[in-house]
Amino acid sequence: MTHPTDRVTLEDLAATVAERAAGGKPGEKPSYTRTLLEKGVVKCAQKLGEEAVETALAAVQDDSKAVVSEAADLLYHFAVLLHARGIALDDVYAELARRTAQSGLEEKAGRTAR
Ligand SMILES: N=c1c2ncn([C@@H]3O[C@H](COP(=O)(O)OP(=O)(O)OP(=O)(O)O)[C@@H](O)[C@H]3O)c2ncn1[C@@H]1O[C@H](COP(=O)(O)O)[C@@H](O)[C@H]1O
Repeated sequence: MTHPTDRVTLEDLAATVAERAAGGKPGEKPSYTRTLLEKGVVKCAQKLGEEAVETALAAVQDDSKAVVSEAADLLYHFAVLLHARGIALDDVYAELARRTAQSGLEEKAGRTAR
């Protein structure tokens, strides 16, 4: 897969994760992504949670460089977890699109009613 190295999108990450999940060449050392996926959804979820906490901590420590770095880790682990659960990015985008029809407060109220 090729993509410009100066801008990697969630779609690029999802494609890379899918590519790594499909495996490398025979005899090649398994990639970090594949190793993580082989550990299962619980491990992928744990990594996502860790990166979310690290991003939040960097934010309250007023360290913008660290926030950017942790946010990149977070987005990567988000892509891994979606893959582990077999969820397409488009499903998340469709949910976000559905919410554009209502305010954030309406969405929150609807969530407790569901
Ligand atoms: N964007 C990322 C990315 N962000 C973070 N990470 C990895 O996520 C891990 C972050 O977790 P930690 O900081 O807790 O580090 P750690 O203690 O080594 O992690 P664990 O041993 O607990 O898993 C590190 O190993 C990072 O290298 C990433 N690994 C891969 N990618 C992308 O995925 C592509 C494929 O990577 P491979 O699977 O390594 O080929 C790369 O080219 C990148 O584009």
